[in-house]
Amino acid sequence: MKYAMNLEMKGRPCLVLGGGPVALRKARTLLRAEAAVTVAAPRLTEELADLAAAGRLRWRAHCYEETMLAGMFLVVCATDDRAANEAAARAAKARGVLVNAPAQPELSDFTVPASLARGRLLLTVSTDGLSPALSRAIRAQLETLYPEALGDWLERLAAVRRELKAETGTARAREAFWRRAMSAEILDMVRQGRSEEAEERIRHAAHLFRTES
Ligand SMILES: C[C@@]1(CC(=O)O)C2=NC(=C\c3[nH]c(c(CCC(=O)O)c3CC(=O)O)Cc3[nH]c(c(CC(=O)O)c3CCC(=O)O)/C=C3\N/C(=C\2)[C@@H](CCC(=O)O)[C@]3(C)CC(=O)O)/[C@H]1CCC(=O)O
Ligand SMILES: NC(=O)c1ccc[n+]([C@@H]2O[C@H](COP(=O)([O-])OP(=O)(O)OC[C@H]3O[C@@H](n4cnc5c(N)ncnc54)[C@H](O)[C@@H]3O)[C@@H](O)[C@H]2O)c1
Repeated sequence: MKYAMNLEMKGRPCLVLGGGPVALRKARTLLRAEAAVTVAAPRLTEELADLAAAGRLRWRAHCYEETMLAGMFLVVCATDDRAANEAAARAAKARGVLVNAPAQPELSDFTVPASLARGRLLLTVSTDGLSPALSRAIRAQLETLYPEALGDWLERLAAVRRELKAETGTARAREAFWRRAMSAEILDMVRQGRSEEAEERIRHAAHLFRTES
């Protein structure tokens, strides 16, 4: 069993080796987390070339060299050259650089889950490497269960939470309030696109909580 973490990646230098579809997938999620991405490969898929042209990532049009690891926080070894992936993973470990090797999990320090972002809500699925296809299928189901509106709902909740935290009660009382307030009914309302109504309900309950405590 792996240990799930949500790492702060903003501005962190990351090296992606390879320019194919797998490198693209890993580069995309790193960019979503605002990492500083360099892709090293003699050739890029069209989507990666577009990201380089738009200045979203840096492209080094060379095969892997050890000097590329200098200053990197992590490296993704996603070339189709197993020996190059292995050499990069070994050199990275010696330097304390984290390794993800999508096609050679035995070289990896971590795996990348399937993921779905709704604003700052991040849903992730992992099968401990046993079936990436299952991770993908569950992620696709989550897409239908949790619509875009969840991102906006999270921001609304965060505002109420900040207010309550600043004004009212003890941590224990707030915990009890939120466990009661976050009902399946409220979540269903949000999923039906009724976020404003759901917020009114939560705010009404918060008002009662304030006057009681
Ligand atoms: C989730 C996702 C995230 C992403 O890549 O961003 C991801 N793989 C995805 C898709 C996918 N990958 C593969 C298929 C073909 C069907 C199949 O094999 O199942 C499909 C499905 C498809 O594309 O349709 C082939 C495959 N994958 C790995 C190997 C090597 C091996 O197993 O030895 C092989 C070759 C096996 C062979 O030789 O046959 C290994 C890994 N792939 C992982 C992640 C990590 C474990 C995740 C977990 O614990 O579940 C891990 C360990 C390493 C890593 O990549 O970090 C992304 C879905 C994104 C999405 O759509 O949401
Ligand atoms: N984890 C997964 O989800 C998954 C899924 C399918 C395939 N794979 C495996 O992952 C690997 C990459 O998959 P892909 O479809 O992106 O491959 P691909 O063949 O489309 O791309 C390989 C890329 O690596 C580059 N490259 C080759 N040697 C290099 C080197 N020494 N330094 C830097 N770049 C180099 C090539 O220019 C090319 O851009 C393959 O071995 C594939 O079998 C993994």
